[in-house]
Amino acid sequence: MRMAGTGPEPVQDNPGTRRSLWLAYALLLVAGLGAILVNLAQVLDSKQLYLREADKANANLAYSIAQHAQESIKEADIVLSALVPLLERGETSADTIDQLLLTFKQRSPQLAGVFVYDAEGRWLHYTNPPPAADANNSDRAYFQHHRYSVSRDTEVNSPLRSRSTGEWILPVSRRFNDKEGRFAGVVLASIRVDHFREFYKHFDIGAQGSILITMNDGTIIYRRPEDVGGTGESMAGSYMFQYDLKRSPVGVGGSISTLDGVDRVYAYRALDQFPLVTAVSMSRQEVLAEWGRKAAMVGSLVAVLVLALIGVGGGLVARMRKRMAVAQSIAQENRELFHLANRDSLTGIANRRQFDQALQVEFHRAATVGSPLALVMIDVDYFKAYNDRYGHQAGDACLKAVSDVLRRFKVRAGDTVARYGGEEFTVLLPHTDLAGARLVAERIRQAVYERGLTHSDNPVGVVTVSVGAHSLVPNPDDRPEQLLEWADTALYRAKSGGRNRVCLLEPTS
Ligand SMILES: Nc1nc2c(ncn2[C@@H]2O[C@H](COP(=O)(O)OP(=O)(O)OP(=O)(O)O)[C@@H](O)[C@H]2O)c(=O)[nH]1
Repeated sequence: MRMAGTGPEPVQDNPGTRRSLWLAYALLLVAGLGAILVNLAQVLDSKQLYLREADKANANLAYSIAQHAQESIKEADIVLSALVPLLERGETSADTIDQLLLTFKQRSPQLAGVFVYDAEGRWLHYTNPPPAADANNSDRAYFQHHRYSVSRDTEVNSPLRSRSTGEWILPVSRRFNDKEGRFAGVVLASIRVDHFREFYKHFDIGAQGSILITMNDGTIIYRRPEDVGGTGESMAGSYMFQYDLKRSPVGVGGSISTLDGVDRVYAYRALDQFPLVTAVSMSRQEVLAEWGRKAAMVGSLVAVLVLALIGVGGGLVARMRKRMAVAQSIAQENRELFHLANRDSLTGIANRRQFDQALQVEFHRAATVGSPLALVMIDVDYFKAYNDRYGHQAGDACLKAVSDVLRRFKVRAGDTVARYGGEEFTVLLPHTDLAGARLVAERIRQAVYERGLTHSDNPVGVVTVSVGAHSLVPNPDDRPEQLLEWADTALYRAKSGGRNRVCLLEPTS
């Protein structure tokens, strides 16, 4: 049997509301994470942009200093090309050649000097006086090369200290022959290493950047800055010489310098016509300094936005939760009120008020669909005597026991069991005809009897009930009270018929 009316549904069990809350949390999480990820992607992208820009700037500068070096060597070579035929023909006077050498030197300020050595290395002609009367340059590498190589090509050798001025020079030289084609000596135009220093100082490469020109074996001609890697030192062990140049004569790269330990991005270029390499680099830290500042700024802005999002969103969700909690407690109060208003406080089953409502509803439903509605009325026998003998509290316990019997008496969903008043109970049975009502009534009477509650003033020795029942198919004009009256009359007959029995009123019409 159903206890009539179960009251409002609890809010917390509403899966839709719980889903909305989870959705709100998920949206907050996705929005926050999304903002962070998009920002991260942009920040990383802009880092690559800064590095690419640095590569471009380095490559352009490496190209331009390579051009400069090439032009400087070519200019020296023009001097050599002019001198070699004159020396080989042997028709020009020594004075004229001396004069020519001076003119060449004056016209090309990058030249430290111009020199002619004979087949033994002795100084024949020179723009700068020899360090000693018997000066001899046959020990120089360029001299050795020309003496043993028949090639008449221009030779650029590793930088060395000038014997005439003591400064660092880059030797550019050629061999000349005698009329029989034998080695007759060497012409040398030496380029001042300072020439490169003066040119390179104009470029802005940051505080830790570097500009470099080397021989292709890694011997440094000039490096800016000059704190490490001086002229003549080798950087053959650097990443650029070990790997980059072996792969390609032109390129960009990044590595930690073997000279000063600074992490740099660089561009390099091997010269087309001479065995030289130029390279320009910038410190990675300096290249990325501005990016770092911007990234930190954008990052903090995003952090503030995400925090605001979490703050506002979290606040909204918290308000949602609060509202749900309020709704929940209201629902709880409603349930309690419903309970108070509709439940009998002693037995916990439906009270008279709820029974009356159920009767109205079921009566009209039965009238509408034309189905039978039965009412069973139960009254405890000799209950006054029970109270008198065992006391009022025992009487209450007896009523609870009877209601327990009725409560456990499952008949059908939709039935209503109620305390009608005092020691009187009712059971309303929709869709139940007279035969069904009789069956239920008899079972109830039997169950109470079998419960076996001692009652000395009852002739059978235990608590019993008298039951009156009636069933009808209501007409739309009938009143619910009629069913009550008939059931009550039947109950009266059961009482007057000797109690502990069931009585039904047969339909009068
Ligand atoms: N303990 C207790 N007694 C109640 C309660 N409600 C009604 N009563 C008592 O139930 C008794 C009903 O007595 P009567 O109407 O004379 O009927 P009866 O003694 O049962 O006799 P019959 O019904 O004719 O068998 C009265 O003494 C009421 O005081 C209740 O909630 N608790």
